[in-house]
Amino acid sequence: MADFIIRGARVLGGDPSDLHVSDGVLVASAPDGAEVVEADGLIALPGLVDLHTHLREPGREDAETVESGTQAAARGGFTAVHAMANTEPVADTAGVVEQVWRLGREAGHCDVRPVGAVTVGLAGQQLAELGAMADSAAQVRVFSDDGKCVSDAVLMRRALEYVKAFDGVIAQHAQEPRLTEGAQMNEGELSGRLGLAGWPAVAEEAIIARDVLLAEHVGSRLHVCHVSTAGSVELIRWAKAKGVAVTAEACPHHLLLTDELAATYDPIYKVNPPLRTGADVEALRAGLADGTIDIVATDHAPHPHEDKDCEWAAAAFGMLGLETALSVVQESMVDTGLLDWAGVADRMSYAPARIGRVADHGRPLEVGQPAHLVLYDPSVRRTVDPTESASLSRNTPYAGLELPGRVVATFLRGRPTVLDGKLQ
Ligand SMILES: NC(=O)N[C@@H](CC(=O)O)C(=O)O
Ligand SMILES: [Zn+2]
Ligand SMILES: [Zn+2]
Repeated sequence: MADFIIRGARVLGGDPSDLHVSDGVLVASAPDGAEVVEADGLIALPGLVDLHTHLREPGREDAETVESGTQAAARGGFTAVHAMANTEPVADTAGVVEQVWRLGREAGHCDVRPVGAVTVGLAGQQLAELGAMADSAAQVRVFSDDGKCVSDAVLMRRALEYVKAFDGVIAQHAQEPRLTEGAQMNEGELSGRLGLAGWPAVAEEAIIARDVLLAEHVGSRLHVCHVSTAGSVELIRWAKAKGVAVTAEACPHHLLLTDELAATYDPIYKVNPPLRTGADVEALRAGLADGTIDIVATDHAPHPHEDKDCEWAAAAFGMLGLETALSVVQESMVDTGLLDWAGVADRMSYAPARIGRVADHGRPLEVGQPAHLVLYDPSVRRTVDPTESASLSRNTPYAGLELPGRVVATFLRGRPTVLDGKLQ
């Protein structure tokens, strides 16, 4: 395995120093002959960890594969991603999660931790084999019916109880189904004007309120996916103050974009939960800054062009996120003064690894730790070009938009997966 001296990197945005890498680990001094990587002016962060990625394999390899999705992850600075269970077949058995885990190992661009479905076929009727998925080679710790809400309170309670045995967590897609039938965009004055059916904030908040109470009742861990409203932030703040073991994520698009984009009727902006108001964006940013929202997760949701290039109501929900996440976080959180780079390391590496119980990721950049890291240039600006993406899909909402920053290099266990901005 190659050895590296990463010269003059600003670790977590601090003063320039050298990082030495040997045999996949950070060491005090790399052996003679180590390759020098000039990192003048670059920020070094621990390898990013995504708790919410859709890789689409098995079943929708036209939209993304484990290979292409993990290439996009590496290009975004990620060294580990959690692959959501809403594949075809659904990842609701030890067999499917092991298949996804193995594909990730073979691809080798970043570590893949499969998420297991909570219910068989995401149908919300009976619990999937959670224990078998936990005990499998994939060592599943995060369970989610993402794409659908575990809306049955009894099933949700049982799932929360069940995962306690192996320190698992239920990641809830908080969407009250009856309140969101046919929903297309954020419910408000604008949805009325545009004639698009509304997805009210209360449909998210009602499930979060119920679930934090359930998590408290059974003493289990709850994680809330893609929090999108100011009211949800308030509920999570309240639950944490009470000592409930709840964690939460915000997605880059909810930190930057608002529902006003729906006025274009361009389905590139159609996502679940929907883009919300400017006041919601402000509340999410404040919640992420003060730790009420624990992490940023991408909800990278690739869709082929035929599922997006159609009228709004017929289009699929979801947008790409892996390759632009760090830039959007810089724009919305760092350049606004809300979070420093140490805070970014926490929200995008340490905390997601902790929630997902990924033992060898999300570690500080210290001697003896695995060499998972990203070198990032915050000083450049670039216009997002979807054709440059490693993803098989092109549905980025940032196309043509200028964003700050660029991932220069990503190291996975001391091996560059990206160098000079290029996949290795
Ligand atoms: N976020 C989305 O709009 N879509 C996701 C599902 C989900 O995250 O709920 C997808 O799988 O496409
Ligand atoms: Zn979801
Ligand atoms: Zn999702």
